[in-house]
Amino acid sequence: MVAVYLAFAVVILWFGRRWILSLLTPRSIPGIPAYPDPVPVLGDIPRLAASMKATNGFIGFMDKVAKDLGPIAQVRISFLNTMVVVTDYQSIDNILTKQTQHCDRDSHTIKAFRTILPRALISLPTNDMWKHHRRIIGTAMTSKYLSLTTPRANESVKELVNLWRRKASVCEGRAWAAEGDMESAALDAICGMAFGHSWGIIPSYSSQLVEGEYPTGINGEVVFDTVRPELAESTWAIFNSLPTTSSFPYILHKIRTLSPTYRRHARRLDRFLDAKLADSRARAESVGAEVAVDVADNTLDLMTARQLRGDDWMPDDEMKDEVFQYLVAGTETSGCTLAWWLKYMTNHPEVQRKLRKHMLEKLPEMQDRPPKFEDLNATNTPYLEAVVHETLRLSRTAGGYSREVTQDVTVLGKVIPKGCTIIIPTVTGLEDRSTPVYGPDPNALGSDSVDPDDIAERMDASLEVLRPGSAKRKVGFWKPGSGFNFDPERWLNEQGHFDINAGPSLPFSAGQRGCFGKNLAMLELRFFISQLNQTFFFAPVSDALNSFDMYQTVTTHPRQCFIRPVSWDSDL
Ligand code: HEM
Repeated sequence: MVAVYLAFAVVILWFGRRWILSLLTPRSIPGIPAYPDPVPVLGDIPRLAASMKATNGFIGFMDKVAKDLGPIAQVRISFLNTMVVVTDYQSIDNILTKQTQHCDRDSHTIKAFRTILPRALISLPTNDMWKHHRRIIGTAMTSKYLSLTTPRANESVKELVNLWRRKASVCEGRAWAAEGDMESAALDAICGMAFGHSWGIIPSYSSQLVEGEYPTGINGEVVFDTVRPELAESTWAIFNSLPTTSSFPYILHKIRTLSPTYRRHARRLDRFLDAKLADSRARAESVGAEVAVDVADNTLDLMTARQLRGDDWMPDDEMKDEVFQYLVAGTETSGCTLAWWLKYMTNHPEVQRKLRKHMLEKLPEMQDRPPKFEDLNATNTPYLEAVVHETLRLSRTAGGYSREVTQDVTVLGKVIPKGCTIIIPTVTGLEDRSTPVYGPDPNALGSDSVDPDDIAERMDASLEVLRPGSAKRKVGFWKPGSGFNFDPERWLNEQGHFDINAGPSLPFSAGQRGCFGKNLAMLELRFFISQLNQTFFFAPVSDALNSFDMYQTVTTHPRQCFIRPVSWDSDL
């Protein structure tokens, strides 16, 4: 019997040898500098793992590859498609906005998100179903609908302000960790926009606060032990089960779903969404489809009203996925960006003062009422816009994104064949690889792996392709060496007007598969930042609580986000 199995295995190996070899040694693209060189087959994997660890994970590693090898580089790792790292701004813009027939959402991202959102935009290739969904929910990102949902964002800001006032009085000048509050406030706001009311996470934290002593952490910070309400807890449990870093997302997720805890959380959310859908449908039926479409002030109401009108039908399961996608795609991203903003403010008192003065001058009404949708934009409040864009640029909430090459495509004069994955690290917004004065870093990736002279030569060769006859670049360059500084002024021209094309930054990606929720995210950021800034001065925190180290989940988080908010007239 053993002999039969052995013979069978030999036959499989013989006929499958090409396939096995292709898994071990992904294809090499001629003319594009490569790391690691030679291709890592199994024996090189520990070396590769060490490089990734040293560079703070996958995106940090891709940043390093770009830094060493220039605006186009390839990474070949056994069992993965050949990855082409592109960090030339003009080419990125071209890939995302013009080469959409050649480059689509990559299959790894689709497989990972499909585990928790089987039929939502983020986990669909650009097919008819994606277009249908996009047409239906796209309306929710228009100014009309965003303006109707603005009161929900304002409610969440107000609740956060109340919570922080109470925490500040408990802390008496000591700091506390704020990212959890920020993400919860973002989730409250996004729930309001997705299905009409917040989950009240922040009010629940407020109600749990009691007068008296709270424990102190090792660096003198106050530690609050508030717990999340059940629905929020279930949402986080599902977020955290997202297998983004696994090579076998489906299997890993299937194993997770076997746990009774996971199933309890999934059932709770499903029951909630069913109930919301039924409420929404009853509301639409009671006023009639036409009126319902017109008065919808959240995405679920909008979808059910359009379904009732009969022009845009979507099955219930797909509607539930789309609404839950708001929570998955919109919470950690917005919360984490706002957490970075808190850090920048804590370290830049001059920016806080300038922003407050700017808002008082441009919108004195804010003293008496919360801002309206049309109050906050690049024309009315340019310095606020600059602070928001600078936060998005520097925080790199999305460390990068990718595209799968579906038809051969030419980038910087090199043909990238079908089947490869293009990786776009957002480091381009910090250190533009196509800046003519940019030079190679001889210490990068370790002297044993890449010869600095070789790097210089390869970079020059890559840039050579860029220069002659290349289309005029539509965005400017950041001043060399300034990319890592927090400096909102870089977005303003001499007249003080906001200039979106001042320099490279693509926090939301671009093109048809760029961030669907960009307008909603911008609304949230403008409303949270302007109102928190008007209410609080974020006083400096001790060095022990002020590290700028980061870690990555789906987004890039600060390891420490501690705040000491005080009122503007405080003498702290
Ligand atoms: C600061 C906040 C946010 C950032 C930095 C951000 C960033 C991104 C990025 C980089 C992508 C990938 C684009 C690509 O692959 O080219 C994306 C996709 C997406 N985002 Fe956001 N996002 C944010 C907030 C939101 C919010 C509030 C929503 C709520 C609806 C949202 C919904 C989505 C969806 C649905 C997709 C997938 C679109 C598609 O595949 O067609 N995002 N986002």
